[in-house]
Amino acid sequence: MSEALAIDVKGLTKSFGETRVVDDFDMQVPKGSIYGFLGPNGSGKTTTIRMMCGLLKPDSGGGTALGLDIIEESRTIKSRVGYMTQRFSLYGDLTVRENLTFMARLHALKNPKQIVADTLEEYDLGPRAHQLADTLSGGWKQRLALAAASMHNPGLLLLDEPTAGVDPKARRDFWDRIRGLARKGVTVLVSTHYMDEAAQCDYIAFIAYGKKLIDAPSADIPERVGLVTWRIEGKGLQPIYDELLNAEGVDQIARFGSALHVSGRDADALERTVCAYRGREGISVDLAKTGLEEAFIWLMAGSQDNFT
Ligand SMILES: Nc1ncnc2c1ncn2[C@@H]1O[C@H](COP(=O)(O)OP(=O)(O)OP(=O)(O)O)[C@@H](O)[C@H]1O
Repeated sequence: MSEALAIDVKGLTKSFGETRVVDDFDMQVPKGSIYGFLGPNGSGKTTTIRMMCGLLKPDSGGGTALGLDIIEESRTIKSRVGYMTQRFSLYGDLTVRENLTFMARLHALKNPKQIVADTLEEYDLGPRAHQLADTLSGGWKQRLALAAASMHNPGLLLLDEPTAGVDPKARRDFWDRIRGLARKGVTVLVSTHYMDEAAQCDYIAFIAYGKKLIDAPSADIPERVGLVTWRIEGKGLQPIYDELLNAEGVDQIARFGSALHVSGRDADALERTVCAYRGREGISVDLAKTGLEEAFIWLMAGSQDNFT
């Protein structure tokens, strides 16, 4: 196994009852990277991540996480994983300090008092140390959850839709901290449905029904999907939208404020179709860069067509 890999697994397979939820899954995750997992609900993202980190035993396949065997050495891996679930999983009727002290004891940290003090300072939680966790705002709850998940210096951090329901500033602060942890060598695995979270990831794996459809640096995803996108902007776009729905070369239309992003794989046919609207009063038609959002709408629609 390469020293540079935090996770190196092959052939992971898992069924629950008769249903195969993860099928022959290979993955390599570079150390210190932020890796996003996207895909439809129930497509096996959480199950895959849990297997890769020794939290769940695969039916077949195997590999290493942090250089340790995910089956034979799962206990040791678990002690080096920080897990932040979508639901606030700390104790609402304990204070911020009590929650951190509890986690420090759970991880049997040496010198817990000092570590709690350091964590309160690092996460700017000092002024709220005596506040009950339940009374914190959403953003502060997320910050406390991240502090609790990372106070034992995990090598791997698992985040499940970490900023769902959190305001934009708190999201930005949160992701600044995550990037700081990654710079220190922590490998971060994020399961998400949110495009702004996906855009923060260095790499993205798109999973549909237990199979990996795409696994690439996030900047390369739009190109990999092979869509060309045009932007049509102006007032009164609804009739144009309706006409484009079944027009030649158009595979997908997405609304972005007062614009339509019209995408397709046949670049020439699409250009002929959209350029017919050039010159209409108040309407502009320009070639645009296909973004992550269009790429995922496309992947999501394709995976549902193929698997449902
Ligand atoms: N312990 C379990 N026992 C039985 N079925 C399970 C168990 N864990 C997960 N499943 C099922 O496996 C499938 C995949 O679940 P998983 O949570 O891995 O998907 P996901 O992609 O993370 O979904 P979501 O985006 O909704 O969080 C789902 O159909 C789920 O109901």
